[in-house]
Amino acid sequence: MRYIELAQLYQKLEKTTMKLIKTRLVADFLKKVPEDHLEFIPYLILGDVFPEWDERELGVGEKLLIKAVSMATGIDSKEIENSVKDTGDLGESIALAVKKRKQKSFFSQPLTIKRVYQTLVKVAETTGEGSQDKKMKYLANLFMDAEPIEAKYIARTVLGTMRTGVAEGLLRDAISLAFNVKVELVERAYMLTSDFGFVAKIAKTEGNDGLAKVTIQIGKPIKPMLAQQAANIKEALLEMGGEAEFEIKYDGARVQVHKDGEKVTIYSRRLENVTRAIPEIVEAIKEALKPTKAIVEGELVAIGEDGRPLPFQYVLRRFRRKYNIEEMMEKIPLELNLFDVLYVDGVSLIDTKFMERRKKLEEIVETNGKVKIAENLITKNVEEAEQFYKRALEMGHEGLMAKRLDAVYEPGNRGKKWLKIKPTMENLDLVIIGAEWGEGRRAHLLGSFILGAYDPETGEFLEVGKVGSGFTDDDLVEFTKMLKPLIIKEEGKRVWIQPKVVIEVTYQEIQKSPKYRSGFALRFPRYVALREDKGPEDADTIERIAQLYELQERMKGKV
Ligand SMILES: Nc1ncnc2c1ncn2[C@@H]1O[C@H](COP(=O)(O)OP(=O)(O)OP(=O)(O)O)[C@@H](O)[C@H]1O
Repeated sequence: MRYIELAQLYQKLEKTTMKLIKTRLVADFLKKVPEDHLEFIPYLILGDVFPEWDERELGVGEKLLIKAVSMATGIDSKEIENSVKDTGDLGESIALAVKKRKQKSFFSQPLTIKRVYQTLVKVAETTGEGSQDKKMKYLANLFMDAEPIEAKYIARTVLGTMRTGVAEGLLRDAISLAFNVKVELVERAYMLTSDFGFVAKIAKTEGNDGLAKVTIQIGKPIKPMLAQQAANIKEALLEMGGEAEFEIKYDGARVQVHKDGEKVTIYSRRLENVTRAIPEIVEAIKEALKPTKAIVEGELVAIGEDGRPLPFQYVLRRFRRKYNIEEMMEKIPLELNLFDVLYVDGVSLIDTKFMERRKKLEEIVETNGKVKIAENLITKNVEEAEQFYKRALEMGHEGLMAKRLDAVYEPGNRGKKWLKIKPTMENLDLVIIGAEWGEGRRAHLLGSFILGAYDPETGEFLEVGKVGSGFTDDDLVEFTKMLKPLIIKEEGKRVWIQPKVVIEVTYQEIQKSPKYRSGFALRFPRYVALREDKGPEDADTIERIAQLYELQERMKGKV
């Protein structure tokens, strides 16, 4: 299948904001795609090459991409760079360069989707010495045969800047529409495998029956079950039906561990493969997990010199580290507190009740210095649970989790079977959708940021306020560097930014607001941390803000 057909799809998607039309366009395209393309096409449609949990990365920045285009077209890199000022977008500039191409290969072949995909895979798999040069040549080869419109979208795929507004929800609906299968089954299969390629293929070849049979697989991360916040212990117990398991809520980073014989893979909260960054935990897991094959979940916590937990950002520093990992292991020791088990030796435990999963967890784990099991208390008694809560806070933890004893595991769902109890209102994780340039000595820096909450229905990010406080000068330098390449449009001091970066903010209160389309506004938001562990679609949703508003009103009633 020709790549130009995919490029035309991207173009049509860009031209409409209507979710239904986009869904129909993607569905019609999926129908035409040959079966052997289905494993990777969904990722290309999303503007990626690999699923988020795949370790491979293209490792190509703007400079290298421009060099590749220059090599393919004979146009000077500087000229391409400079033309961005006129076009406002590197993808457009590259299309222009290809249009003006001075050399066209005599043997030029039209691009196929497969060739583009396979070349991008080669680019990602080329590492080590001399790899930059090889990557450039692979890409130049594509640009030599590309039509301008193809070049534009190859460039955007390489840079990860596709702006077609196709998110997970839309892709799910499109798969359902294309292959006439139930949307709930597509959703379920995706939540269990996090692999749209696999799901699309099953949908086409085996229909509803095939989708219904999909189960978890070692090596494919499962979307994590999430929690809502309860106002207090009493409310949590009531919601759980009078009895619950309370567990310490550790303040670290959630991980999902897949053990397959000697191979251990660890995924972060957003299902990125972080195995390499934490080798001591991999070893400790091998010792601690008795079954040959298992999938377990837990919270990875950094421990300070005094033995108390450090804030979760320390764990994220460990995840980011690529070199001198040994040194980091000493500086930031980690401890894994396991709290769930989803799979043991060929058997999925997703549909097993929580109390039985917990028993199983205790059976299969032999704790050691680095791998522990979350401390728990099963009770019907409010005072007893409150004592536990107090102790958890004194020990420096975030609070407690309450879990319904008879609840099955609900991948990707933020329901009421798990509730968190903590002393403060939940911070919000929101996406930066715009910004304003600073003033005076900070005129060259972005100074305040417009925050958006996610609307999974439309894939949009709706404004809920603007944050300018809580940033150090260094933070602003970093954010300006990070956000500048994501600027879509500027108007005076105001800039519009591609929704990619998630930050955590505190606030004094959530207010109802007719001013914003979201219906809510944050009073005095303040920056807390960059949430590198979350992608835009993991950000808090409008619905969640509405729930927190209700919770806030209930908490007010209690004081
Ligand atoms: N014992 C525990 N059981 C379950 N989750 C725990 C536990 N201890 C710590 N956690 C963490 O608490 C989170 C549950 O809260 P929530 O569902 O809101 O997740 P989140 O969106 O990652 O939010 P948060 O900002 O609280 O980490 C889990 O994702 C996990 O990282």
